[in-house]
Amino acid sequence: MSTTHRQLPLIDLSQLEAGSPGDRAAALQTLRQGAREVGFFYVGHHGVPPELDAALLLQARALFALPDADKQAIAMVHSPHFRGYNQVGAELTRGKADWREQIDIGAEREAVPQAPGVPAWTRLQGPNQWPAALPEFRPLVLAWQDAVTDVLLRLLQACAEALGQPREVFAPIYRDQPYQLMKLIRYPGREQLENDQGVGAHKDSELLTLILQDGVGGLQIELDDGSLIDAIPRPGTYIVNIGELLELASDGYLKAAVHRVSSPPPGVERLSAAFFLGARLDATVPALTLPPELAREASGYTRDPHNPLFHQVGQNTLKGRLRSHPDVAARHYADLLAPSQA
Ligand SMILES: O=C(O)CCC(=O)C(=O)O
Ligand SMILES: [Fe+2]
Repeated sequence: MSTTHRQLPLIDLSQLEAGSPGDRAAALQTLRQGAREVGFFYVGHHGVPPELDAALLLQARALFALPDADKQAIAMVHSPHFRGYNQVGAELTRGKADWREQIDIGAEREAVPQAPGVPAWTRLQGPNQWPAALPEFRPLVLAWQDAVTDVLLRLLQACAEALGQPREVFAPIYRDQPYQLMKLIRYPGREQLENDQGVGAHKDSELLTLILQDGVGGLQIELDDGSLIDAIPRPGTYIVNIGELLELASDGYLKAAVHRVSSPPPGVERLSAAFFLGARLDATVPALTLPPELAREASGYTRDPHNPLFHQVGQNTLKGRLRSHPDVAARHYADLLAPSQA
């Protein structure tokens, strides 16, 4: 039976992990239902100190306040690994410009040497671009990335349990080298009559996404009936949502929901940090065998000819990055885009 949702469900991570058996079972049921019917939920009592979140948003504010030349020095177009700064309007969602500026930061790893026959998605791995003027930015961002990776890996184990699987069922596809990507984002205010696309309607491609937002709001989630729920800010919580790889693994039992952000009004800005946890780029997403009572309710994952899903993680990830950043694609992936490729 589906429930009518007017707000996102709240998962208490401490109950989920260390509550009494009854409380644990209740939290797991909320997770199963929230991840299935809405695809988004709040996560409270996650254990990350509020000071770390606040410090991250302060660094984000400092970054966006830098002179334009400093931001352009680390523009994403310089990076074959899709890391760095994008000014307002540079990123596309479903072909339309998003009204946000942002920096993309991934796991800090060495680039993979390229040679004929090495898959193109190996170019996603590599170093980040860091703002020279902000010495505290890098250590703080990497500390926050570690802290929220831990939260998401714990939630992933709980998702496995909610799917009737061993808690470690996903470990082989993320172990040692999960794909990690975060974006620090600033949505400037604007008149919304004509176009309020902060970021356009989309699904996230990875396993799980975690969002830290300030108090402004604007994130909206589409339900199956087409109505929208506002993810109103709830201090002390993160928002977590299911990505396409989990929808794929569960044959559509868990739902990667469509979501968007509307621009704040003129004179207001919104800051957020979105962290995407994926699987190893060289992994293949397993098709899980669900217990019969869950399998009956798995509707199959969404097959969209404009957004084909690949079980091979690197291929799936590169597809999304090329579509969102045509300037990076043209400069660093022209070999893939050339018609003579066929
Ligand atoms: O800023 C937000 O709240 C969400 C951003 C988002 O959905 C994304 O970058 O994929
Ligand atoms: Fe998203």
